[in-house]
Amino acid sequence: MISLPVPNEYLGFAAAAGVASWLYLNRRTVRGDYAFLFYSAAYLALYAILRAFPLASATPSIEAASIALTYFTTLASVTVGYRLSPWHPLASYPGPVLWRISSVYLTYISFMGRRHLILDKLHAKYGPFLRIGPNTLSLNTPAATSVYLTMEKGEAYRFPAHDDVMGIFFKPKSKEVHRERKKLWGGMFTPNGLVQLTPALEKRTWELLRCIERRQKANGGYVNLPEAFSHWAHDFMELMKNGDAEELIYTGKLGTAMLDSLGQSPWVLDILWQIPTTKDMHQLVRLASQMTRTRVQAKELPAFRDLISYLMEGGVSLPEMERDAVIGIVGGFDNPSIAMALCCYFLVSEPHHYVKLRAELDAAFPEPLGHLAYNTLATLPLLNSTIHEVFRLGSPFFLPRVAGPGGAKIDGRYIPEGTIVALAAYSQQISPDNFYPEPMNFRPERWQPQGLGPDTKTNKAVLASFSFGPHSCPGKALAWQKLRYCLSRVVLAFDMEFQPGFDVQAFRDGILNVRTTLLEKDMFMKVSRRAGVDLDKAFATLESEI
Ligand code: HEM
Repeated sequence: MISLPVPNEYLGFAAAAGVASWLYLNRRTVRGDYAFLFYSAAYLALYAILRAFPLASATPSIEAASIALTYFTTLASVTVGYRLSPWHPLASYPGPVLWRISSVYLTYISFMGRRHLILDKLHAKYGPFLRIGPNTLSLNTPAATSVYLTMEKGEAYRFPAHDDVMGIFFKPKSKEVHRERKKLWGGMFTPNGLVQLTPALEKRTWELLRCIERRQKANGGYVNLPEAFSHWAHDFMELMKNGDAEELIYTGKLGTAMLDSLGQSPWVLDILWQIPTTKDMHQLVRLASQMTRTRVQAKELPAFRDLISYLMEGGVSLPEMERDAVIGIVGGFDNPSIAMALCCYFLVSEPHHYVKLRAELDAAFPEPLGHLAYNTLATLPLLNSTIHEVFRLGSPFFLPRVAGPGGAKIDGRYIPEGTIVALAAYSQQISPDNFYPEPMNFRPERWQPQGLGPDTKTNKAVLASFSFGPHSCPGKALAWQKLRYCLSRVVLAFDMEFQPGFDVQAFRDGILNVRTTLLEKDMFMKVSRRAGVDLDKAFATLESEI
């Protein structure tokens, strides 16, 4: 017979406490760091009691460990049992067994960057309603876009710090507070606000052309375009001139990736936030704070109204501006630079698209280095279809929301209150039901009225690149403006080809998404001035205007 280090009745009590804890914790949200502290303190208290009043059968540390083990084993068993049981509210939704047990699996898959591909395969196997966590569903149906109109952000968007600072994008205190803040941001994206931003965009884009040539020369005739675009987009940090020795962009991306993946298991993020593992996230937050303070204290104001101008006018406090700046940096600059890189990738992968786009631009702007009118850019069919198609293939976002009181119905299926749901955006954006023919291929013409022939399907309503509803991207108009302008400038000025040996498919396979897009492979290109284009003259004019 095995002799237990602790009498049966104590272990029975520990097991009962495990069941009671499950009853309390089930469907309640508890911060991971608080839970960690609570359990650590409880364990120490138990140990102290056992030292003071020994049970006499083993050492106090073994006795305490046995009681704690019994407690946690019971809690874990009941939790897992319930999650796998037919009584769980999501029991009728299919999905892989491991994923039902713990959200840690989804966290891991998210962090690896191929979540969208894995979910697509799982949807093909299990159908459009897929259980991917104890309490999470992925929905692969056009009707799921409605989730973003009616449901709110949940714990995945909670900022892990212990403060009451409201920041746009993060889980808001209330819908009203979020609406107010979004109104302030909106000022920057009105037609008048956008006009103010154009001189900086144009100047920076000319500098980009120069930067591409300079780097190409310094690098043996090839330039890593995604990096140049990234420095262009973030150039308020002077990266085109000085490079990014401090790896600010990497830090921003890693911070975003951590928020995205750990956000699927917020209790883990709560704990990791307190230890150095998340130093990249902290660094991003520090950088945003530093930049905001410098801007707020600056004696010389910028020549145009920037985000901080609108927030200050709206009476937003300094800590809240600092938090908004995190999103301004990551959302505002990271996404457009990736979109630019992907535009060039797809256009050069099948160069006839590049030729056709240039022909369209030439017809609209006979002087290739002359002024590019934004109104005209907005009407060019191929330019706009190219960007749409890049968004379709290059923005596989996973944006969770939480079903509110009373739950929701999607395609006739009931989603219980409190369930976390997300549209399977990538699957929808490559589904032949929505985009046909050749859903996996870059075919900009599908966005035009004649499409790709009589059988064309282009379901614009499922393109989720900027999301939908109250939390959709407020910067959409600015993003489009940047992309139209920069892409046109680049195509009008340069011929491009990949470095020999560039593996087109491997590059595409290495497009990862963790809310931010990461490129596993570099994309070195040879960029040459187009015949007859006098860039030196344009650069000289630029110098004289500075
Ligand atoms: C290609 C460019 C861009 C893409 C694809 C993009 C995409 C998105 C998406 C999908 C969301 C929703 C995120 C979620 O629900 O988790 C979002 C939110 C947001 N974006 Fe963008 N974005 C772009 C550019 C910009 C720009 C230029 C700005 C501003 C300078 C910006 C600012 C924001 C903000 C503040 C939010 C949070 C909105 C809220 O919480 O209500 N984005 N963006």
